[in-house]
Amino acid sequence: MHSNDDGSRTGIDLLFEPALNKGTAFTEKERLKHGLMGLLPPHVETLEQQTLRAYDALQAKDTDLEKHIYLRSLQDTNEVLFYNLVVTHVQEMMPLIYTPVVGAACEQFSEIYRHPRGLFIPYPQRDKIDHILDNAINDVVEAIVVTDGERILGLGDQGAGGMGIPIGKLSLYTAAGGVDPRVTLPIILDAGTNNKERLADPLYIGWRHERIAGDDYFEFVDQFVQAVKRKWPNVLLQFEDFAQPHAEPLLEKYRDQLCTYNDDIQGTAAVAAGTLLAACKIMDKPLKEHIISFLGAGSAGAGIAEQLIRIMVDEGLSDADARKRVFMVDRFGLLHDEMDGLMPFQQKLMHHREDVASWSSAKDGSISLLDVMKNAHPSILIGVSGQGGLFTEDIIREMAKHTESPIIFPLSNPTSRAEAIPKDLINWTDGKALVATGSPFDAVDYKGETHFIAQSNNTYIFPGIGLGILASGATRVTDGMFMASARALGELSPALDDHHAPLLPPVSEIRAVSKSVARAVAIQAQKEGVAPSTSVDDLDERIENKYWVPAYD
Ligand SMILES: O=C([O-])CC(=O)C(=O)O
Ligand SMILES: [Mg+2]
Repeated sequence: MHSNDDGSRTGIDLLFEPALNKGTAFTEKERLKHGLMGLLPPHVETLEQQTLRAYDALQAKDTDLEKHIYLRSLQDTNEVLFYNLVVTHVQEMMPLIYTPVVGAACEQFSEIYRHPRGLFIPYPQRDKIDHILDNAINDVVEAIVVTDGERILGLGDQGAGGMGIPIGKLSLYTAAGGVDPRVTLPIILDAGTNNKERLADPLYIGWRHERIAGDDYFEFVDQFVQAVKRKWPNVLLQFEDFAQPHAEPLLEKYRDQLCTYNDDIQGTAAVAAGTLLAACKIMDKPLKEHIISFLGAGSAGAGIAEQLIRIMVDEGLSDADARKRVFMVDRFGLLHDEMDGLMPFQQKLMHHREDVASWSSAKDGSISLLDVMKNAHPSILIGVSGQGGLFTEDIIREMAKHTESPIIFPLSNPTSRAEAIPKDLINWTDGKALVATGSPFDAVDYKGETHFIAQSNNTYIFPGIGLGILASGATRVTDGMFMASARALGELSPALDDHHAPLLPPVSEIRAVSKSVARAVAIQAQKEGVAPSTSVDDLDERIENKYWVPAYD
């Protein structure tokens, strides 16, 4: 390796170190000092000039996937330049590094693979996890996002290709949450895949084996978590895109053991709650007066439902009365107590079959979302089914018959999995619907009025959660911290001042939003005693000091 006496990289090795590389921005002096003479073209450039070139190069790509590949390569070459490009054009870049394009990138991860990033931990190497963690490029790691690739967005099992998600999420920790990229670490726990296409793909980069299951699976995850605790006892560990049967039990098992959360359960819940709180305020109708229906009763749906129930209880309802106002529908229909196979977290949200006995239902006794619309008259409909197109015209028209302003959130990702497209929802409800989606959609013009579509995606929450935790030194992630993040987000809704504005601030303001969320999260962490207490001024200063901006040292 080319290095100085102090061990720091020099020469060509420095140019291949994305965290340190400045490319053409190395000054004459630096070029001399670090052995770079002749390795770079002579003209010394500024970060702004480099960013212009990178932006032009990006525009020359024909497809979004090619743009994604270009951005990922830039990230693996020069992180400061990558982040400067992303934050300069955040609205344009986010869909390329995150949903929806990251979905395609995960599906084709093996085909588009270029450089290693983060850590791959395959099941056969489960006894060497300590050693693998020692190989992480950075000694100091403060935030990890881990997936096992089993439920990538609404795209199902992508095996090791799921690695695209931790990389994308952590890019937003930095681009939105200002977390120094050098303390972040994406990890894939490769427990195999049951995706036949991937297993049959000669280019598949993962462990070619069907998924391990049951105790073996939970032991594998435990070996990983314990190794993480040994190596980085104070790290923030975010679980992402685990399948429903694992997500909830893992969260319950580890939430009191280390600083950890599940973004699909808790982050999704917080962003949905924050968006709904804004909608309720605008309508001047508290959440407790709404009837809420869900399509999708997995961990994300249940996470949102529980969060909304907590809010209704805060507003004065009893827990039992709040639960009566929530209707969870999955592919077998409304969850009720005569259904088999409900998981414990679903049982808490089911209705009594006899309470809905008078409702029309199919021959097999199942109660559809349409039946729920006809009988319960929900004013809120949330889609977390992971399947495109399930909010059909008849369902939506039925909903609109019984409520003045239907609030409809097709939250599944990527775009192809959205339960409905905003344009249809606005049309079918004669322009009455208040719509927010999980992936980005353009505004809809209907009868001369523009309806802005908020992107109610957990990206408004998790970067701020990360920043708030790291800046405050929180050691646990509590439900209260997510509630605080939701309320902080709801307060930032531009629609509070102008009813025609979108429910959430534009993505272009994501950095300021993340700071506000971080502040609320940190204050709540202190209140609950999971972070050392300081004055709010001190906290603000810590958040500012912690906030990394792309610039060369
Ligand atoms: O990644 C996103 O866009 C939101 C999310 O967590 C998911 O859909 O799993
Ligand atoms: Mg997710």
